[in-house]
Amino acid sequence: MASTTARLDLDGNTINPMTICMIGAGGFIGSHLCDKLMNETPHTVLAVDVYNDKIKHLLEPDSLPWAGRIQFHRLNIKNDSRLEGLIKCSDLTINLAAICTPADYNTRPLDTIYSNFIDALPVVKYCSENSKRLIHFSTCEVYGKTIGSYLPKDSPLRQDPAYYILKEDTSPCIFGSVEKQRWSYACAKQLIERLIYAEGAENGLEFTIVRPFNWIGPRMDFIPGIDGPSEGVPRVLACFSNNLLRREPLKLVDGGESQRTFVYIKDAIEAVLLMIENPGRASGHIFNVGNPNNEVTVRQLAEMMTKVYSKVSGEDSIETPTIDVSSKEFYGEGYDDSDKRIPDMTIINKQLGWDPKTSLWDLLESTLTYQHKTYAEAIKQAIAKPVAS
Ligand SMILES: NC(=O)c1ccc[n+]([C@@H]2O[C@H](COP(=O)([O-])OP(=O)(O)OC[C@H]3O[C@@H](n4cnc5c(N)ncnc54)[C@H](O)[C@@H]3O)[C@@H](O)[C@H]2O)c1
Ligand SMILES: O=C(O)[C@H]1O[C@H](OP(=O)(O)OP(=O)(O)OC[C@H]2O[C@@H](n3ccc(=O)[nH]c3=O)[C@H](O)[C@@H]2O)[C@H](O)[C@@H](O)[C@@H]1O
Repeated sequence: MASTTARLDLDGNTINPMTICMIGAGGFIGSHLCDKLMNETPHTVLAVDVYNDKIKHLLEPDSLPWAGRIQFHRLNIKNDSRLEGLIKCSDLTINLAAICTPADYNTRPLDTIYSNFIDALPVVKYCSENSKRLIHFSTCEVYGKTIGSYLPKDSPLRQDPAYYILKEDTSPCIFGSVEKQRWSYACAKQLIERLIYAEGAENGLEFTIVRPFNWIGPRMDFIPGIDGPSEGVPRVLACFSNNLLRREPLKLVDGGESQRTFVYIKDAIEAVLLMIENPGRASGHIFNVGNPNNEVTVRQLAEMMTKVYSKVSGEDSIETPTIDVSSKEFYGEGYDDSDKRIPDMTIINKQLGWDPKTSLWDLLESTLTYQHKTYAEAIKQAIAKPVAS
């Protein structure tokens, strides 16, 4: 519950309660941010989304301790004139709304570009025109591929951090060709970042841009056929969870050689709260938010998730825990991949003193415990049910 003693920012000043217009509040990150704001702060949230399933526990019943501090507004920001009014009556707008599942980037590139660029334009415009602060969610995908990935496979320079560590203010953005529509998302996100940055430079918009590096945890995406479409392809955590729950082999795309650093959602949300409550330190900055210590190949992730799931479910793993699939077979034409993603942490460390805490094993243990509790029974029933003819 929110404490009654004065809360102080990093410079010792009292933090005054604020009203936050959170667009995309019903999604994975939004739901965890709403939890944090309701449980630990006095701020009010105007939660905007087309869905609210992931924040239902915060909205009902009226007797909840934070009743009155969170209001849900079901609206599609593509075409709803109420958006400007909500931004105008807030102190801060946080924009999380986006199509952000890789399976969509090459198969629905137009929707992806509209969602990540065109639909975000009015949000930026209303914030700029009404002198409102904006925290915009971009992505680590704006870095694309590492410089090192273009070096010969046996080049010793590939081991030099200068060729793979991703820094907000110096790393280039390296995307594949236009035919590789995977990059439609990264490119749209990059352009909206540039627009926000330009609004800051030319019109004084007070902004912060967040580049998440694979935040994972409970409530991420959906389990196909249970709380999402049977044919849907979520991000890797939910794909692998689905396979483990159904006792199917985990599918390694193109050998599972790509590398990622995963950060626990609860660690990452701490960083966002610091940005919200320390505008003087966060404004005008672009922040990498990730955990450089949690790097694995996708194959290693699959192996670790298999072990952790066995531990939390009490079930032995299946005989063939993984199988290889080509990216064309799994995602279709136009897929491409980021080879390696390690965030440089200098800026967020200096400005906000933030560091991630949770190891990959620990975060998988709490997340897979949640997945097992939430879905194991529903999956059993779905498997037992005869398919309708
Ligand atoms: N999860 C990550 O690790 C990660 C990594 C990089 C970037 N991001 C970015 O962070 C943001 C949030 O990601 P997430 O993982 O919570 O995704 P999510 O899909 O769970 O949440 C996005 C939410 O936005 C809503 N939304 C989309 N279009 C909308 C519209 N037109 N009107 C109203 N609501 C709309 C969706 O209904 C959804 O609830 C996205 O911008 C994403 O690109 C996330
Ligand atoms: O999370 C992030 O930081 C960003 O990266 C993600 O992109 P990516 O990491 O490629 O997406 P995942 O679906 O999580 O895939 C990770 C890796 O696992 C692989 N994968 C995925 C699913 C699967 O079943 N098997 C498999 O091998 C993918 O090919 C990829 O190499 C998404 O683009 C965004 O949500 C976000 O902006």
